[in-house]
Amino acid sequence: MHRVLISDPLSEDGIRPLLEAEDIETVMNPNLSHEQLLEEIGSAEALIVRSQTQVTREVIEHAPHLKIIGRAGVGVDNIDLDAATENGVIVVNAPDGNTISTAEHTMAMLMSLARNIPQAYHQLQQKRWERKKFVGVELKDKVLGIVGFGRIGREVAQRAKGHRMKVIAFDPFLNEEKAEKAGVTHGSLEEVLKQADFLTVHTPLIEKTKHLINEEAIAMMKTGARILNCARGGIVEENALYEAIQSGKIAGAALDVFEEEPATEHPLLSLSEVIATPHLGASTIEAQENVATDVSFDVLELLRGGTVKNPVNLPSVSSEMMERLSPYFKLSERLGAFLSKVVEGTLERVNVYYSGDLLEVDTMPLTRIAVKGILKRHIGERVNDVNAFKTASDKGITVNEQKSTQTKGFTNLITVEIETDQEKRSLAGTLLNGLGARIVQFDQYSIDVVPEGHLVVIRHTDQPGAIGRVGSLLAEHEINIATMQVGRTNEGGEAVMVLTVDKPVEGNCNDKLAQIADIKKVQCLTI
Ligand SMILES: NC(=O)C1=CN([C@@H]2O[C@H](COP(=O)(O)OP(=O)(O)OC[C@H]3O[C@@H](n4cnc5c(N)ncnc54)[C@H](O)[C@@H]3O)[C@@H](O)[C@H]2O)C=CC1
Ligand SMILES: O=C(O)CCC(=O)C(=O)O
Repeated sequence: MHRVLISDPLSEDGIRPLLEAEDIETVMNPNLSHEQLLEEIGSAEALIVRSQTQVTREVIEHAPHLKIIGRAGVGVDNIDLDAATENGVIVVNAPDGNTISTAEHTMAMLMSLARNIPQAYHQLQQKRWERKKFVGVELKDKVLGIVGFGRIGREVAQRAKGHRMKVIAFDPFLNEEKAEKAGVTHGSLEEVLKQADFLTVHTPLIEKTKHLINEEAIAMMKTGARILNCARGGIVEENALYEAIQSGKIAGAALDVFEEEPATEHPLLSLSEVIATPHLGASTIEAQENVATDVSFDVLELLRGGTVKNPVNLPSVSSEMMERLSPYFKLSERLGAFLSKVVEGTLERVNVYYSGDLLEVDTMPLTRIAVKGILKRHIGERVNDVNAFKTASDKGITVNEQKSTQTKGFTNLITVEIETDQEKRSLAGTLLNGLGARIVQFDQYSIDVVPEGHLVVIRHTDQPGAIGRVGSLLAEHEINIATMQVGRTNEGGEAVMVLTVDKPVEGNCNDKLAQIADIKKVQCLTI
């Protein structure tokens, strides 16, 4: 039974896949204190949050069984991603489910700001019929400056164009051609700031965007311009905005988000030019159901050994690519596991070569899995797909991936090579059509071994009788040989035997094998 902890309010319809799963115990508790969260997380394999729960390093380090953190929404700034990655915890989000709701909320804020709707309503509630005080501005022909032209920024642009606004956008990934296709003008940040009558930000909150709209940026804007932030508190510097409104440089602001939330006492809320909502961008029935469903499916998939759709701390792989790569997952891990168990010395470098059909695909996920297979010998289950590269780099191991045209006659070939301070060893495997995975090369020896189960790897001198003596000794210990492969460089020279056996070769038997004449080294492994 997998335990899933949900520590923020989530749509019950959205998490139905979890609630109905027989192998999942779902604990919903949106009112946990920090101490309670530290306690509850101890037995959870998955944690699902919205934006309230702060998933800090402390929380992650209190969660020895945690495999996945699901963010039912877009922004992951409430999750310590480094700590998650270091601890091998995958973080997933729901990037698409609340796009429309947030874009619609931005438009609602834009129109309310232009027409002073919240302020006028507030006066009416006070029984004041004020008309002169609330003269607004039209949106038509005004310039909307968009900073961050991602999912939400684009949706906002479409809607603003419906109001016949002129849209100018800045995003590091936007160019003239893409802007033209979207029907907007492409500008630098400075151009956007200078031209905007309304400026709206739709970037994530990251180091580069923290206080992006600061005193200096605001100084470039038109006097009387208005600013909206429905993305993250901190993208617009709050003190600078306060001063700019006080001085009359900025005519008004619409804020859905604040640097510190909840923000009921914020000085900006005392200004009549500021309208605000308590982080409601994604708060619609539809968005909440969408994001909860999306993370629930990813959590279920991962806990059941599958792959996730929206990883944040792993590069995402398209489903088409995943289909091409997934048959090689086991082979990559087992090549790594096999080699790590026979190599001697301190690991320094891992090289993975791909050829044949694998020349055309992004093989990085396979390299990551091979590295995981190698490191598991020393680190155990703490290493996984998420932290394999980071763990290798922390341990000073260089990982290198290369494409090679040398197929050695196979339609696909993966060669894992390990360099230590003492030796360099390699193992190559392939997927044979209809027959599954095979190890086809071990160092310089050609072999044909199914990479699974209990294996005995024997280095010996190619002499008559060596194979027979090994077979007899194993029989004496009631160990049945399933397959045996022998490779040699030349007659009478260095040779290798790889046996698959029905039970592990241990202790006494292992010692006796090593004492057989012409046998140089015996290594027993299970993969
Ligand atoms: N108020 C609310 O309830 C919600 C807020 N959000 C927030 O909205 C923001 C945007 O969300 P999406 O559009 O879904 O994300 P997205 O990832 O689709 O788009 C973000 C865009 O920002 C751009 N960007 C990054 N750094 C930039 C910079 N320095 N200058 C200009 N552009 C930059 C990226 O290239 C990307 O195109 C996120 O911060 C998210 O947390 C999202 C949903 C709900
Ligand atoms: O309602 C929420 O959970 C906040 C949504 C949000 O800010 C996001 O998805 O980034």
